[in-house]
Amino acid sequence: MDPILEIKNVSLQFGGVKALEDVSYHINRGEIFSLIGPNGAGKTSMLNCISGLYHPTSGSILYNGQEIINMKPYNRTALGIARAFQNIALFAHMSVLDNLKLGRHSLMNSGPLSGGLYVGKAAREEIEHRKKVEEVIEFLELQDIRHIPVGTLPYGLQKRVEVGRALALSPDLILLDEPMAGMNNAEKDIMSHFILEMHEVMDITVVLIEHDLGVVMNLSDHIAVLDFGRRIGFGTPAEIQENPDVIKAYIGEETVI
Ligand SMILES: Nc1ncnc2c1ncn2[C@@H]1O[C@H](COP(=O)(O)OP(=O)(O)OP(=O)(O)O)[C@@H](O)[C@H]1O
Repeated sequence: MDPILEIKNVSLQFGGVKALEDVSYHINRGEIFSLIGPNGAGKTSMLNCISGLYHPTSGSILYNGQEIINMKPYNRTALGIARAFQNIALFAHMSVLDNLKLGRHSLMNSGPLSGGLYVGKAAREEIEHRKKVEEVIEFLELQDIRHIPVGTLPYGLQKRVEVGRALALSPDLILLDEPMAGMNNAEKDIMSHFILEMHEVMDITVVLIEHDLGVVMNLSDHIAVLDFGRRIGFGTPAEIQENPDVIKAYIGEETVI
């Protein structure tokens, strides 16, 4: 076991709502890990705690053994944690290329002023920046749409660019919040292929929130199941499929696991 992320007894409360209650699990380096659970179970809240948008009421989050619970989101990005959002967080009027370049902005050290003063350093950074963005464009097969405004693209492609924005940050750990929501089966197959490639070719650890349990069972090495903010299952897809608490939680949704 080589955990990249350890979630220890994390709780999160909004007034009277316990979004997360004493949740613990770990994610191994290089695996595809899924977080599943019925609507309102606390999945997005958990990703928000990992990326730093929410601050847990109690508990601990270790990334490569380092406590990150009090760290600002941009510092977590610099450590190698990137996030693609459920509701696409792109600039609709800007091109695919510009959105990906902007995605990397937080990693740039030389701002506009230093860019003017230290041409060499800024120029080197710009070259590195472009190289990474071109790599992502090639990897996600976005070449033909690189100059098209994101807002005019079909939804499935916008989701792919949203994943690309996170990938452009060169993460070690990528958090994907429902990257296949609203997609047809063919589009889901394409996204599944990219997720597998991220894991196999780029060696990125993937955390996936996904409602399509077929996709989850096919892709995941391990799964954690949340229900009403509590962890009710944690294990391999085969273990999760046989977990009576998980089956019970999903019967309410008329879903066959
Ligand atoms: N910012 C917030 N303020 C108040 N309550 C919140 C906030 N964010 C989440 N919650 C509550 O926390 C609980 C868990 O919500 P969360 O969005 O994490 O669930 P989820 O499993 O991602 O759901 P879904 O599958 O529908 O996206 C819900 O009761 C939700 O209303």
